[in-house]
Amino acid sequence: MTNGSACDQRPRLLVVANRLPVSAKKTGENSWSLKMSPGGLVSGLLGVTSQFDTKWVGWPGVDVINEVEKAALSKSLTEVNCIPVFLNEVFDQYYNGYCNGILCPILHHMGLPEEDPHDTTKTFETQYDAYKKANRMFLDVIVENYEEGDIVWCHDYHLMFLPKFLKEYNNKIKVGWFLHSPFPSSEVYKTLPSRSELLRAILRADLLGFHTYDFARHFIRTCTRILGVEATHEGVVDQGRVTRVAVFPIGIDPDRFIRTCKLPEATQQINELKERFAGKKVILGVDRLDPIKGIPQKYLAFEKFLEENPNWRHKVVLVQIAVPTRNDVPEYRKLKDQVHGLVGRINGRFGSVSSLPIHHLDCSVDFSYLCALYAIADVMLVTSLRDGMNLVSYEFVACQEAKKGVLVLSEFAGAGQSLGAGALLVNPCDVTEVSSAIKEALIMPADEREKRYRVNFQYVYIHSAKKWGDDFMSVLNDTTPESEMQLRKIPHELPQQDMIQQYSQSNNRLIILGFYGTLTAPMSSQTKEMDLKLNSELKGTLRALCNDPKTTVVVLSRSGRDILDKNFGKYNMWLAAENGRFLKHSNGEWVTNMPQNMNLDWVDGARNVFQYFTDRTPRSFFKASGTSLVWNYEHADVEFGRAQARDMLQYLWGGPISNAPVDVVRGNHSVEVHAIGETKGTEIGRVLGEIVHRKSMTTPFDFVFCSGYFLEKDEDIYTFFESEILSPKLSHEIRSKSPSSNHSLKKKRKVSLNVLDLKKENYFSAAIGQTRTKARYVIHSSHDVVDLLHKLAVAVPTTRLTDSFGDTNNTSSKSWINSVERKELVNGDTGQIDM
Ligand SMILES: O=P(O)(O)OC[C@H]1O[C@H](O[C@H]2O[C@H](CO)[C@@H](O)[C@H](O)[C@H]2O)[C@H](O)[C@@H](O)[C@@H]1O
Ligand SMILES: O=c1ccn([C@@H]2O[C@H](COP(=O)(O)OP(=O)(O)O)[C@@H](O)[C@H]2O)c(=O)[nH]1
Repeated sequence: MTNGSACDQRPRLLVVANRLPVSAKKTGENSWSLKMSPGGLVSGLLGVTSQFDTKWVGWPGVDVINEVEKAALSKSLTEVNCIPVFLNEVFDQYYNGYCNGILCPILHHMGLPEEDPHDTTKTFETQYDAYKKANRMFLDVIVENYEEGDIVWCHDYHLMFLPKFLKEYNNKIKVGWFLHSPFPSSEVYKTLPSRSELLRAILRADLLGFHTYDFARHFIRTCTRILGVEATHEGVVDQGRVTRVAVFPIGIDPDRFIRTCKLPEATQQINELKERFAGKKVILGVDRLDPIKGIPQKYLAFEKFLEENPNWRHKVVLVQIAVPTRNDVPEYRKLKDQVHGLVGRINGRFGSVSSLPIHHLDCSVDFSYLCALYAIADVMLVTSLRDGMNLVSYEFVACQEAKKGVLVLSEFAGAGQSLGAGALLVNPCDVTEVSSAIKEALIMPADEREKRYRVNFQYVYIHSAKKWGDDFMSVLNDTTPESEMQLRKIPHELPQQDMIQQYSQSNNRLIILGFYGTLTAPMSSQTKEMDLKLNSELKGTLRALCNDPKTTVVVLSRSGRDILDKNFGKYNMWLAAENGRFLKHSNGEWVTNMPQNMNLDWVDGARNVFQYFTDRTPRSFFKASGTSLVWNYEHADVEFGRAQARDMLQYLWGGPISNAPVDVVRGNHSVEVHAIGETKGTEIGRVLGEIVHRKSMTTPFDFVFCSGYFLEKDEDIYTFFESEILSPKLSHEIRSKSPSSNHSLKKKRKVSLNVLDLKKENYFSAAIGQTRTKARYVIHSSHDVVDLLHKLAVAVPTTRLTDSFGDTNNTSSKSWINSVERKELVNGDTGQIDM
């Protein structure tokens, strides 16, 4: 925490946490004393790497209103590289309210406290607002102090909005976020109002760190369940953006403890304590007086131990340092009373004039004394009901070189996973188990204590705070360029004005639209069984577009013929079912290009598997069309659906589709099996050829809009159009008369005409809601599609109804034929037939 020199060349790191490593106390007019802040977050961060020029941003532990005082305190803090965020009026609702009254209990599996119906000034909503506001205040201070290239590392649940705010301010800033608390099971997290907004806000970071694999797993599962995003081995993928999620168990600076234990001050304190507790075993507890720490459970277990082991009464003492914390939160105040009650009862039952079994201290102790306590303790008792890591257990191990005492450790603390091999792990809620563990620890033979200590010490020594910080920063460094790459690939939003203008100016337009997720009603209003239904808001718009003689509308869908007939039968448009295997004009008959001898032997067997899984996965459903089967579990429990999808694939590969000519596509929430090679890209050429032929079209399409919510595989449709821009290949044969002044020489001849006259300016492809796409642009949702199609429809109002084949006589067609014929005469080319 020493001040970096002006010419410091190390990269700058802004460490942002609610609490600064030092807390200020006013000592006089404009003068302040600084004292180290309590809590494991601060201890952990103090050990962090020196490879950065680190500045700390956080709350200084006091309210300061007066500007002169603010300036004086800021100046003192600058000397220790700290930058204050004065939270003043928002502090209570932000820190006591939202952070410690709402978020903290949820994260620690303690449930959402009830809202006080009588206090309308402090509701969930007002506290949430204050929370957001406080996060903005942190942002403002960062912005004031930010220098290009700074890395920002945000800490803990107090600052869940900060990654989002930082990225909105400057997307290039590398942002990491670390959670010092546990992350709960999704079932618990789900109860939090505003759960999604908070998740999305932290997902804006480049790297998210957790203490243990379990917390990271809970987080990822919560994101997939609540947000419906994808989980990969790297982390969470939302809209093509990857947020890395990784495990970084925090540690301490062990040397600092080892060193301190050997200093004269501590040695003296150790001797005094030994003398004070001579003839007795000492059990030590060091916790903030926080409901998560399980102090009442600890006392109940100790009471049971004394009850059941009268021979130990007066031979053992429990010293509990209960560091005051969050005194303005009602739950914490209640806890204090409860704990004092228990201490009184137990001391009353088992104490004597000369000896008390429990020494309970409502205060913090100085560092040297803490080390001395750790050093003389025979047993360290940690009974957290839930704890991010619990550094106290590490600190005890670091100070036990001489004594080699026993650590009794809650299995619900993060440390339970790292120090589990050397500690006696307990379920803190099981008073009997803890009481037995106390006894086991007190009577454990020296050689076993020695062995356990070695295991623990080695872990604590290697997994230091420095290693934690270095590991996090090194992954963060690697992560950001990756995320930037992903971001670079995100296409722009569809330029609607340009598109509408091109649309109005063009003479022969082609609109190709997917059905599912494009023209369907928004998900929330779909029934759970979900037969795909055209969004009713689109009906008028679609009719207007389809009836424009200059516009050809095609719905190209994986759906079967019956579904397209049902939804689009009455519009003047083209329907391409099963990805284009079947085609019809809405008022004509279906035709197919499906090979007659196509092998569909696999279909019945696959259908049985699909039925089997549908029956066993509530709210899933499947659709079968001639050449494909799709099982959809988007309305089912996502985790269960995914597990079922994995099983389903095994069944399919092991049975009906082994060696069958099929492709299997795993969608976001679906499994699809279809005849090989059938994608939108492979079929679109044939579909267009057929349409152009049946329309006897004589002018190329000079405007194309292609949009849908397509499977990755089907995005080859966009590639198809891109390659047509580069070198047009799709052509169509028409018969035309050779112009000749000599009437008798006029005869019909075949000419090959390009179907598409595409340039960068008149081709618009847009993926819906998917940012990892081959399309040029993105449209956010199917709502936006409704809006856009409506704008197109009103941009060129139609005046007459035509049939689908009614555009052959327009003037532009004539001019196109003429220009081609002219070219032909010059080149003497009779044209090729491609289709
Ligand atoms: O700042 P306070 O509100 O007074 O609380 C102190 C800290 O408590 C929590 O600490 C956690 O961080 C430790 C280090 O990662 C971890 O070992 C422990 O299990 C956690 O409870 C809180 O998460 C911090 O933000 C507070 O500063
Ligand atoms: O009087 C005390 C007793 C303990 N601690 C420190 O508080 C931290 C507690 O961290 P832990 O991870 O165990 O739990 P937290 O309080 O952060 O939830 C440890 O580093 C202790 O050294 C302190 O600052 N003052």
